[in-house]
Amino acid sequence: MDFFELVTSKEAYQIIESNIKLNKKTEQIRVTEGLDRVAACDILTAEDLPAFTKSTMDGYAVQAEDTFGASEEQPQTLDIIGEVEMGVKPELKLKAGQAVEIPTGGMIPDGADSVVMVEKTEAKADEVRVYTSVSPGANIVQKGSDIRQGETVVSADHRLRPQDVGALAGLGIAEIEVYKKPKVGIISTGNELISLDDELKPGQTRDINTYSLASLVERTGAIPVQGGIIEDNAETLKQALVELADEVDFLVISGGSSVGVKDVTYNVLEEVGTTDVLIHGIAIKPGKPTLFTMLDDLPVYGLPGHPVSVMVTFKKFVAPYIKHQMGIEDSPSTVKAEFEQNISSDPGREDYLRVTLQEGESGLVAKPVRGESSLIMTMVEADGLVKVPLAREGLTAGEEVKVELF
Ligand SMILES: Nc1nc2c(c(=O)[nH]1)N[C@H]1C(S)=C(S)[C@@H](COP(=O)(O)OP(=O)(O)OC[C@H]3O[C@@H](n4cnc5c(N)ncnc54)[C@H](O)[C@@H]3O)O[C@H]1N2
Ligand code: MOO
Repeated sequence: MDFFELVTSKEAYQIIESNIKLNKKTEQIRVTEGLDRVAACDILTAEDLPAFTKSTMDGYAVQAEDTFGASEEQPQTLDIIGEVEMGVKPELKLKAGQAVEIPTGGMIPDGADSVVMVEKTEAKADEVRVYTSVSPGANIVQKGSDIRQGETVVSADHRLRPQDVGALAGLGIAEIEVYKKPKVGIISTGNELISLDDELKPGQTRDINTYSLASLVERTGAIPVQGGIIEDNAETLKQALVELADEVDFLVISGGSSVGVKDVTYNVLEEVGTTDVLIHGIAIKPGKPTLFTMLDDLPVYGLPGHPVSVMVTFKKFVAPYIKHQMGIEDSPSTVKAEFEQNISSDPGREDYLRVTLQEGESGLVAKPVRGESSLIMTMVEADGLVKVPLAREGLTAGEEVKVELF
């Protein structure tokens, strides 16, 4: 007899997707906080970059025509009429036969159309000999040649990288509109659980899941909100859940999702949820006793308490939707590897194997880490997960697998 009504992971995704409302909230933030945030709209520049035409070399600003025919043997001599200072608009106006000393990044004075590198010149008092011919525009970067006023710096839905933050800041765009980070409530249930700083008594277990889940939430880019440890009591859990529900966009309960007498999560979700319990078991290993319901617009998950199961189910069934609300596609980084040994798995359940990766003779080799889903060290030792699909009864030594890296 099975107390669960197992759905496949594919069915679970369909159920979750058809119930979670995509509601990407936005907020204005300082560009300095923008790394890894996703632009909620196209961001346009009101300035040109560079904001003025500048020299890309140390040398002399000249009129190119004055240098035509100049060579090592036959230099052209020009009058130095002054010097450009960095960060200052030159008030000089250059005429034919004249040159102005200019540093890299200096503003090109009116009348000049090119720069001769200092190495190709020789200055004596207020004259400079030019030993090369330059064409108009040589060693100059034009105003707006990086980006012009009114153009798009980054498009909507783009996740900001360091270069994007630099470009926006360089254009004086101090405030940007991005998708808001969802808040994810985390409740750990279990009479046996104690907090990190409590003294461990016989029979008690230190809380792991609050901390691994909060770290996973941060990894997705969202904000963890800790609901603490709640005893295995329906009333207490209900109260904690309802309190937290008001301030979060997702709610995750760890533990109590199975069918023991003290496993109250199902009953609480059934009572509190505004839909039925929509998922009551998924055909995966680890993670079978996974629960899902909605409380109005709030997705509420009951994840299995074993420390491996809670992490795997979070990564598979919670993280992608949190990312979605932030405009981020869930694309875990993966590598291909050769599976090291034959391994069997239950048909009818999708299996997530923890594996280590080692450099082999012809590429990476994935080796399974043996051990139950109750053992957190199997995750600590592992480098990633390998999926054994529902229809397969195992993997064979030498076959190519895709490893989802942690
Ligand atoms: N008769 C059955 N028993 C179990 C089944 C089943 O199908 N039939 N499924 C097993 C599977 S698979 C899993 S996974 C667990 C999930 O159980 P619960 O979600 O009810 O989790 P708990 O019973 O609360 O805890 C299980 C285990 O994990 C420890 N735990 C829980 N929370 C934490 C935490 N925050 N930090 C560290 N460790 C935690 C807890 O102490 C237990 O040892 O059910 C199986 N049973
Ligand atoms: O889901 Mo249990 O996670 O198979 O250990």
